[in-house]
Order: sequence, then structure tokens, then C-alpha cells
Amino acid sequence: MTAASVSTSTQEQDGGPGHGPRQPVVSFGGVSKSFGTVRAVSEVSLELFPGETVALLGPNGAGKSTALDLLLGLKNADAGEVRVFGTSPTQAIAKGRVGAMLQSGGLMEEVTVRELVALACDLHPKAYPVDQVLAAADLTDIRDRKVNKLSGGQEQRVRFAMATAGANDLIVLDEPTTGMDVTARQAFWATMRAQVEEGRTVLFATHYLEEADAIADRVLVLHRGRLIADGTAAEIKARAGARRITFDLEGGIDEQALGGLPNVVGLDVTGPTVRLRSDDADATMHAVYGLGLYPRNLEVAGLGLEQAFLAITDAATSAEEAGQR
Ligand SMILES: Nc1ncnc2c1ncn2[C@@H]1O[C@H](COP(=O)(O)OP(=O)(O)OP(=O)(O)O)[C@@H](O)[C@H]1O
Repeated sequence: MTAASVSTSTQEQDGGPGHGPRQPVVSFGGVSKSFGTVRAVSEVSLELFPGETVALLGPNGAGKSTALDLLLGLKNADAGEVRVFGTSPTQAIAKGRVGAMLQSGGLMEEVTVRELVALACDLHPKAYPVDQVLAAADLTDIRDRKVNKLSGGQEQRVRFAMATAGANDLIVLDEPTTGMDVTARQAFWATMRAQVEEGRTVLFATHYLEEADAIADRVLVLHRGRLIADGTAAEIKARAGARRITFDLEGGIDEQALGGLPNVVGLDVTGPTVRLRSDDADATMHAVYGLGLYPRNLEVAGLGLEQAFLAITDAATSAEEAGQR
């Protein structure tokens, strides 16, 4: 946030370099939560540290919102323990250390943007001046507009303003840029970066993998409630192992033969273009030439985060289904 400043940084409070081990901002120890027979969050253990920007990824229904609700004390775990700044989530929130922007929940309707944000400031133990919060969320021009007259992207900005009404050390965002256009998204992340530079920890759930790749310095992947990957975007891409090979073939394409080549873990054919995923591109290409084929426009590249995400979630699904058989 451009105008906001925090007098005591998280690092100072939690022991920066030379002040002993870093204390986690958030810790999940073997946390599980079920709804009836659905295991929404399953034995999740993780720690988040001061100043980290962490993306939480996962397919629909993977447990992201439930994990954030547990972190915010909106739901209680069936097993395991959630700690936020070494206390319970409710205590951390009561101390004004956590700001949250959630997906659901309507905004109060018959009030103006300024009135609603002022209310969030009134409720925050370490609030910033309301006009500063409005300016930082780019709401000054529409501050007198009724909340029920806003576009989806403007509503998101109001939610963001409410989440950053005071000096929080941890900001939790559930799909914060849904409904925002590209310009609004860029502006949003510029504002968030300013918050991170002030030493805050940001955890955001998203379906926009390019956003996770560009913004987060750490990526968590949930799949059917389990944490299946935790690392930098580069580590997750490397862990997916595979490389993508793209080339064009003239004449008929024998998909079965291509799919059966050594080390191929994925195949897509569109017109003359063949896209292979291989965990050993050299061996696969050797075999392509061995079939007597003449690939043109050959490209071999590492996986993007999106493809890596699909590769590791597909692998997790197959492993789980094989285990059930
Ligand atoms: N209150 C609830 N009652 C019953 N089932 C629930 C409830 N909340 C979540 N679930 C189930 O728990 C699982 C995890 O849901 P959750 O909303 O946490 O996933 P998500 O990763 O946030 O999904 P999405 O990306 O679609 O928002 C889903 O199968 C969902 O149907």
C-alpha cells in the first residue's frame, strides 16, 4: 500500500537475522477437516514465514478455501493444530495482525464505498486513516458511490480496501483478482508488492497460474485436500520433470506410435502439430527420428507453471486412483 506504513516490521517482532530462528507466521501441523464424507483438508503441515508471498493453487474443490477458513479461525480443524503468530487464529485476528479478503460474502449494500471502508477502519485495532486506505485501493474517485452499484472488479477493490484497513502483518486473499480486468489486476498486484516490501506476509489462493508464477516466491499445491507440492515456481516446474516438445509433421500422424515412444508422458495432436510431454526429451526425439519421421519447426522447452501444475495434479490423481484399486 503506497500511503500506509508500519512502524514495527514483522521481522523486528519475530526475530530478524541474528535474532535467533525465524518464527513462523502461520503453522499447520497435521491439519484435517472433513464435511461429512468429504475430506476437504487432509493432514496438511506447513509453515509460512515473514515477508513471504505465497500462492495457494489447486483444482476446483482441492480445499483452498477451507484451508484459508481454518487459518482465519472461521472453521475449526477436526485434527491437528493451526497457529498464527504463535497463537490461535482468533487471537491473532483480535490483535489486528491479520487482514483477509474472502471470495464469498456479500458487501453491505445501501452504504457508500467510503462508509463501508470507514467501518472496516473503525473495527481495526491498528487502522489507517480511511482516505489513505481508499487511495491505496484506487477507490477515491468512486468513494461516494453506493456499494450495490459497483462492477465486479470495483467490488473486489472494496474487499481489498477492507482487508488492508489497518497495519496487518499477514494478508490472506482468496482469489483476489477474480472479476478484475488486466489493468486492474496489474494495479492490484503493484499495491500488494508495496505491502510485501513493508515486510508483510501474503498468502493468496488463485486459479491464475501466470499470476502465481509472476507474484509468488513460493507456491503450495493442494489436491483433494492434500499438500502435494511446496516450493518456488521454478522448483515446481523442475519437479514436474517433463519437457514439452512441439513439432509439425507432414502427412498422416500415427498417434498411437507417438504416444508409445520412450519417456512420453503426454500427447496432443492438433492438425499437423504434435505436442509431446516427455521426461527425457533426448531419448524421445531419438526415437522420433528412429521412426523415420522428419519433424519440422521443432521446439523443446521446459514446462510452464500451468503445464507443471497439470502434470503433478494428474500424477497425484493417477497415484491415488491406483492406490484405491
Ligand atoms: N460447508 C461445506 N459443506 C460441505 N462440503 C463442503 C463445504 N465447504 C467445502 N466443502 C467441500 O470441500 C471440498 C473443498 O472445498 P473448497 O471450497 O475448500 O475447495 P477450493 O479449492 O477452494 O475450490 P474452488 O477452487 O472451487 O474454490 C469440496 O469438495 C467442497 O465441495
